[in-house]
Amino acid sequence: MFILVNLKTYPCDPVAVAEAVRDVDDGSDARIAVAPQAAHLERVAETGAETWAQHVDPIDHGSNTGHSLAEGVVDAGAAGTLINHSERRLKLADADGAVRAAERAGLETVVCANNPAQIGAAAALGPDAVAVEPPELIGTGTPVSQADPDVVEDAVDAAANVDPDVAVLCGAGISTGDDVVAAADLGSGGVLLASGVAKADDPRAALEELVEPL
Ligand SMILES: O=C[C@H](O)COP(=O)(O)O
Repeated sequence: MFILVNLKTYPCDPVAVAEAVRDVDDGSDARIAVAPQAAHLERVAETGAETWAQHVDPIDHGSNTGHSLAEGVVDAGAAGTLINHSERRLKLADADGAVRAAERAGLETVVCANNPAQIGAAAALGPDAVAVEPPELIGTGTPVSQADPDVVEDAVDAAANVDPDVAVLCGAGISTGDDVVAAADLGSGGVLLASGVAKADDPRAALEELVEPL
């Protein structure tokens, strides 16, 4: 299972979380990566943890003030990027452009979508993976695998209908090892989570608990 920990803009210590991600990843069968704020990418990548950007823009080198260039996040140490997160939504044409920019720079891609109907469109952009996240469950602590398991199963089917090679992650409310196992049982190849680790009193313990049943 791929566990992608998005730190959003939570006031956690990104380097301490990244060190925990690195160590728990080393000691488990799971693949764990961390997506810090852009300003923290370099310090996080220096820990040796697999580091992802939270967003890249559909741009190339040039006159793009305030944008996030895919090559720039690679220079900072990122190996992959989220695209079209529910909190950083893009028009379809811009999501397509962001996937192309990420490919150009050599970044792995996860395109997010709110529901199974959008997952088909996300998968058609040709990313490495898609992630289904019902926005109303984000940050609630109620896992999508429990609140609405059909969302995960339907997303897996929708992606497979477009391209069986596109992996499907699920996210929103995931915070325990049981949640990760439930996601896997529904056909998900990984989970996208944030508050369960970034807002935990002890992020390292939260990560250890996530992978314990795997
Ligand atoms: O990127 C992560 C998702 O938005 C899920 O957030 P959450 O784990 O806090 O529900």
